[in-house]
Amino acid sequence: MVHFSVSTLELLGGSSFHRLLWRQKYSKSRISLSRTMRKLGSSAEETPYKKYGLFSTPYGDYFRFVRKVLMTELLSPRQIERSRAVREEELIRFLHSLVECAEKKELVDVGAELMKLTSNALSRLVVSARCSDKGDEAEGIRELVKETFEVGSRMILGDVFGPLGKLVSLLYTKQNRNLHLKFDAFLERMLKDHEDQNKKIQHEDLTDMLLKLHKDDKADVEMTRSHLKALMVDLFIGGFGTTSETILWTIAELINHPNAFNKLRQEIKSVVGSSRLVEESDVAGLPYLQAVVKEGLRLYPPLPVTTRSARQDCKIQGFDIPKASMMSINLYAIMRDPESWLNPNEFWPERFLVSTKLEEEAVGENLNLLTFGAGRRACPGAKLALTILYRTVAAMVQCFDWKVGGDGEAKVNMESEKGSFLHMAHPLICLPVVHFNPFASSI
Ligand code: HEM
Repeated sequence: MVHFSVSTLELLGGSSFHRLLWRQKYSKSRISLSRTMRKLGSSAEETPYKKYGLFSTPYGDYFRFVRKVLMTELLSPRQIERSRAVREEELIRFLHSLVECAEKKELVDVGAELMKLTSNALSRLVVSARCSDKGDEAEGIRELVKETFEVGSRMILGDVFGPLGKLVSLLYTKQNRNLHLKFDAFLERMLKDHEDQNKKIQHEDLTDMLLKLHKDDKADVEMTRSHLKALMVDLFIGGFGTTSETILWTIAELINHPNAFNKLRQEIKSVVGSSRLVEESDVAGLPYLQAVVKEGLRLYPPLPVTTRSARQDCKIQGFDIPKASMMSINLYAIMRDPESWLNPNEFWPERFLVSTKLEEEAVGENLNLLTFGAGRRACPGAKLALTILYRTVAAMVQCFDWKVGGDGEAKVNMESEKGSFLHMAHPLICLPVVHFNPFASSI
């Protein structure tokens, strides 16, 4: 453990720290932790939404209400099922464009294509508009999310490094405010489109659902327009880059491990056959696919660090933690801790095919796999993200071989960028070679 400042602690690794997060969910732990991103929270005061966003809202009535709305409505299994057709269309577009590149022998920036896929799928879910091509209604949102990540990254560093961080944060306050104003203009346009009865939105999307809450006099908490916008921002920020980045790292590891790649392809072939594209409903019968995706999530958590603050004085792992101390929890280190994982830095999906005692204890949830966080502040988008992750990885392996470097035999450089988010340092540029063309008769 490293003590950075009076109010900020960093828990490096902490092999048993994950138990604390889980205990909050499964028992009435006397230790009460809340998540606050103090710098983001304080700069959020200057934004149009103050602190209504879930990321910066402290534990309390509003948090519980919004969390319930997300888990039981907006991101519920029923809603995920209802949006299956949107994901299907976007995956087909993605595969079409890859098949075209393969036929023209054009190199592909895999990360950029994945970002288009996941951001379009999510943007359509939230506002029924695509965002990646010129002329798309939600064009511009991806740039806003990217900028927010860049600014947020510096703000979070600000939290960890105490006074020096305060200086860093100050430098970016103006940029942060401008960013939120740009976001506001976009969200206002989307809300107006949804309220305009003449603009026909085909299916009920998450913005329609939020607007219903806004108009509901009997809702437990009054949802103002600012509350709605804050939640829309959370959905965009939470979902855009995280999902695509995880697929990218997983595919890169598969390219570097041809045995695992071929084993997965073989599993898909034995379950799906050779005449149709893998579907979301196939995933339950593909245990190796599930293990591969979990291994990608373990090694490359896109948000490697999360934060909590102590709601009262407490003791953690023998250390006295004063009330209001900010703690950063290093999910990355926990998931590579040699005390919990055999050969922790190795890509070895088979580890997830062996059930461990810890898994049994957690009733099917792997205690050590913390990519989506844990406890009452765990990621509410995990189920949606996993649905996209499984299907996309499966389709990329079923349909293409991925050639890297001039001779097509090079290994992917797995170096990561320095910063608060786990990005690949070098773009993954590949030549896709068609193995199975799902559009063979329609192209
Ligand atoms: C691979 C994809 C994703 C990863 C790895 C991921 C990871 C995380 C992590 C680590 C947290 C913090 C958890 C904690 O502190 O315990 C979080 C929170 C959150 N995520 Fe995700 N996420 C992903 C996808 C999504 C998606 C698709 C959405 C929504 C569409 C989403 C929305 C959120 C929100 C709103 C929170 C804040 C929850 C709270 O404070 O209570 N995430 N996510």
